[in-house]
Amino acid sequence: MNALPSIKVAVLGAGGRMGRTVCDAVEAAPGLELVARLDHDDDVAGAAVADVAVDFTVPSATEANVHALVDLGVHAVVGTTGWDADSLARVERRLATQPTVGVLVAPNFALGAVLAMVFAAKAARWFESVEVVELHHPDKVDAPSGTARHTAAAVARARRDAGLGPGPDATAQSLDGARGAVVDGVHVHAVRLRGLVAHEEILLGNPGEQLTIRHDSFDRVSFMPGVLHAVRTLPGRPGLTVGLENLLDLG
Ligand SMILES: NC(=O)C1=CN([C@@H]2O[C@H](COP(=O)(O)OP(=O)(O)OC[C@H]3O[C@@H](n4cnc5c(N)ncnc54)[C@H](O)[C@@H]3O)[C@@H](O)[C@H]2O)C=CC1
Ligand SMILES: O=C(O)C1=N[C@H](C(=O)O)C[C@H](O)C1
Repeated sequence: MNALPSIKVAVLGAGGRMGRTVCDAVEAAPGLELVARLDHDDDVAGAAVADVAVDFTVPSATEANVHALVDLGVHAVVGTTGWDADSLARVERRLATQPTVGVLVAPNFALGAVLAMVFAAKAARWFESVEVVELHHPDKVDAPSGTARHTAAAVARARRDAGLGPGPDATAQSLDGARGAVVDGVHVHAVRLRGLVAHEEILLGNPGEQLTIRHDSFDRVSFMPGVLHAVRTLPGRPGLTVGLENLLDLG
């Protein structure tokens, strides 16, 4: 009996912290074959030999990479942050020219981080106050994190759907930044500290009680099961998907 052909994988940003970890994970994964390691000075066309490309590059480069991958007919699993509604809409339009190609943009591939966000969105309508704190290593170039933005957006959506307004806040006088950034009405605070990897807390408050949902990535291997699951799933899922939660059958 013939074994199924392996899925050929290219990694963009292969020299970076996440890219190196992804290359190791793909090489160790049954049914996957690492066929290209590309970084800053390489032409994205080098990914044409792959079925799926994984992009962990920089916010300023990822959208152009994804457009090039779509044009090559290569599925794209994208972990790089920096996406917004406009850049996602541009990719969706590009995908219309390649109806069999799939793109997943996911700000976090750690299963626990995705679940923390889903749980927070479920809980959000039952609390007066919700704020998000993200804590990362100080080499991170963007703030707040893509995960915190995605979490805040999901929390805000859940509160809007439940007819809730903004959380209570009597602040009338403050230093710039003291209340964090505001994403869809939800306050998001970013900590950068040597020794950290990637951490997030969603704080939910009611009179007399607090629920804290916390996730910690202590090592970049935490992202690998989600990345490998996406690489295996995406070839059967054309079009644009935003968020790994959509590939986890969470009901
Ligand atoms: N979705 C997720 O689960 C996770 C997402 N991230 C995100 O992934 C991105 C990368 O993070 P790190 O690996 O920590 O960064 P890093 O700075 O260690 O690596 C980025 C790599 O991309 C390369 N690069 C820059 N421009 C490029 C281009 N045009 N084409 C190909 N390669 C290019 C750089 O030379 C570098 O090797 C960040 O946006 C980060 O927020 C990080 C961890 C988990
Ligand atoms: O830069 C990082 O390290 C991380 N980036 C992603 C984000 O911005 O959410 C995911 C994770 O938090 C690690």
